Amino acid sequence: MSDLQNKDLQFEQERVNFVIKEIERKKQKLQKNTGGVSSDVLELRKTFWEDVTVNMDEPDDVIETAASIKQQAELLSERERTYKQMDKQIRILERLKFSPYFGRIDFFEKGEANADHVYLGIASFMDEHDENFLIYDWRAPISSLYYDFAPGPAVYNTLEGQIEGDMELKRQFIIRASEIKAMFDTGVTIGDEMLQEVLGNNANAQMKSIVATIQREQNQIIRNERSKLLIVQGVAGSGKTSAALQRVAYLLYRHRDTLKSENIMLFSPNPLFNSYVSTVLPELGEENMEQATFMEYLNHRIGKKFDVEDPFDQMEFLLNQEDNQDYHTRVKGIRYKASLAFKDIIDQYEKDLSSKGLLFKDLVFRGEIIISNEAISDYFYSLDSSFAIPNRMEMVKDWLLRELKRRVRQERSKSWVEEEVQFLEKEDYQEVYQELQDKNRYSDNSFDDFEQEQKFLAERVVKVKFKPLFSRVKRLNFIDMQTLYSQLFKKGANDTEILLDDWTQICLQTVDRLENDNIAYEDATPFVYLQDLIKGRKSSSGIRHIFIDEAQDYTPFQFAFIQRLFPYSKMTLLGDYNQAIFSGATESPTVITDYQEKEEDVEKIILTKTYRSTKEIVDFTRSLVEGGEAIEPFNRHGRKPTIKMTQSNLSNGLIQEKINEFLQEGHRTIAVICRTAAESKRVYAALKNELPLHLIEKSTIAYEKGILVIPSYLAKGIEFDGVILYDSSQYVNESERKLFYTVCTRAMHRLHLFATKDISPLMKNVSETLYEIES
Ligand SMILES: Nc1ncnc2c1ncn2[C@@H]1O[C@H](COP(=O)(O)OP(=O)(O)OP(=O)(O)O)[C@@H](O)[C@H]1O
Repeated sequence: MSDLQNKDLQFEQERVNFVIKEIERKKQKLQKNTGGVSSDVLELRKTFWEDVTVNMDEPDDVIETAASIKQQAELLSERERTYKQMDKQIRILERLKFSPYFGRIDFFEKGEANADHVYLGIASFMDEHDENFLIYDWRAPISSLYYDFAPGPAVYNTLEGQIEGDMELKRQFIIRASEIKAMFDTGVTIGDEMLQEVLGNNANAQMKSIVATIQREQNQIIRNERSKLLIVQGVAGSGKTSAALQRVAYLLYRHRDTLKSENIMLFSPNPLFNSYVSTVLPELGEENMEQATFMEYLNHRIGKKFDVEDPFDQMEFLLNQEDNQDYHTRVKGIRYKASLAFKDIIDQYEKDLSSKGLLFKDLVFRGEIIISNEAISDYFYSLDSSFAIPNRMEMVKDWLLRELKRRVRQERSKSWVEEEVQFLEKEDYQEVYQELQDKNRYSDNSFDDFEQEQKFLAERVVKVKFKPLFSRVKRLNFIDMQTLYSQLFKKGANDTEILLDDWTQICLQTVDRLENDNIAYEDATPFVYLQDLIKGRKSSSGIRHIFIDEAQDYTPFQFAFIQRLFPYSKMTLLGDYNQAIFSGATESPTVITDYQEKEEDVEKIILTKTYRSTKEIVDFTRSLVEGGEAIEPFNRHGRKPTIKMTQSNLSNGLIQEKINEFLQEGHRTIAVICRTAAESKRVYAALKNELPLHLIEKSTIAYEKGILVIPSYLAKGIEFDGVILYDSSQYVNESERKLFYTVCTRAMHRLHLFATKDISPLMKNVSETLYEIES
């Protein structure tokens, strides 16, 4: 290190020391205040009822009591909010104390006398007098300079307009436990020493924040404000998920007065992924957004009556059942049901149903049909047909509820009720007695009182029995959705408008499955969509921004459905068509490949640089896919992918040996990726006594560092230090190319392929210089 560099380092360390002292001072002050608020909260909770005037004598007193409780509750929740806020600030200060900032820029604004020294960290921090920023939040407008420019002329946008100037210095720091561990000045080309440092590390069981090294093109995604729909096509490892999470943090900061974490929703590919990304936002001082898999949403909407196939089981079918004679029909069905053309068919179906064809279920009470499906249908079609179906359904519901109430009154005097009254519990009698007393229904005549009591008890018995019917009607479950969806295919089988090979077969297959209360994954979205058209659905207004990760796995139909659910939300879609493993298996359309950008507020950003894997691994993986030459690796080196040919069945000893080799090289997260769940189970069973293994299944919700055995399609979105592909010879069909590419791109530092037969034909275009064959 030169003298100058030494002096710089000393200067910066002194500044770090100073800033940390300030942070500590502020933290102590805040802790003192928090203590006060915390004891306020405790005290308020303890004395809640003492400070409330409770008086229920007169109606006026009741109103006064309610007001007094409300006032006290508001005071308590205001104090609790303040406490939570202060606690959050303390946690941020603790993080800043550990690592106050990661970057510095000196910016000479046009027309100013001096350059501003801007230090960037995960949150803003001001000096003692609250006058100057000692740290700028990475999301502040001026901070974008750090991500968008190298030293030289630079501009940034503020609400007041564009600010021009010259960036004189751009410096990056790695500060840990208050000490500068590394410091890099970047020249005209944006330096990547820091990135080298970060990317060279081991994989984690949890995703990391990339705040210190966000790249310019990623910053365009993070700070995008213009588009209602932002579509990101990014190659494997280009930082799509990372950028999405940073974008959530950015939006929460930028709209902090109006947008809360519960207004943001992330659709993630599997339950495991939720835990994988769960620490990024807290690391940045923000709360996690809402997270769900699309399947969870569908299950919630379809209810428990049906057994709904999930995408993983569908994938297992596609990987295992090629010899099954229904396979090709099903594949065609999957492809068709993914399309907007099928959505149009359902839209047309709904239009037809407006004038005839809706199906209802009888309302049955004690084995007797009390309102027949025909009667419901007649009532429905007697209503003004200019009302939309859901509006008419509401009217039918009101009518049915009235009818049921009438029926309850009639039923009270029936003999079965009298019998049941005799079997009532003592508590029921007591409650009825109390009820009558409250209503002052007792007379002086004990005979009348007995009559009254019997009447009340009978009513009670009947109401309990009718309850399930009432709730069915309230939930509109008098509509026969199952047969209605099925009817589309029964009708469709004879439909000459659908010019699709095997259409009749597809229809038969679908009807057959539905009759067994089973819904295939490709039918789940169309089913819920039709249900929404018939029953009506209020859009979820609380969600203002939707993120869809692994968006290539969503069909155009599914995306149109999501858009309909959240018509007022902005959306960010992140995907990679080369990893469209589900649609790859069936050649179905996906939203990433087939979305027509018609509207002005739709923007598409393409990421071609990849950061996850070493250059050697990327050189190999990119030759697996068409157009792969456009994928740009980051200049980080490692060993070429290795392939080991084995004669017959792959021996457990060989896998064990390879895992040990990876461990010795210092890798901590190693995945043995198998093609299917069954294969994963076999490998796990064979090796679990030899090595500390974790088996990952579709229901696994969290995973730890270590050695994992995982089926191919569950490894999406995640990364490992080393990947061992169990048997690459099994990936033979073109339909598995994307799956093969996806699993190979999970490796950060080492990739090893076993091959029990020949080298996979999918590697036909991979030059032999790009891998090593191990003897
Ligand atoms: N700007 C960056 N600075 C540091 N690390 C980065 C950056 N961008 C991406 N990475 C790292 O690259 C790896 C891949 O990122 P990420 O998982 O977000 O990519 P992806 O595009 O979602 O990948 P895939 O589609 O393959 O699942 C992660 O380890 C991430 O931390």
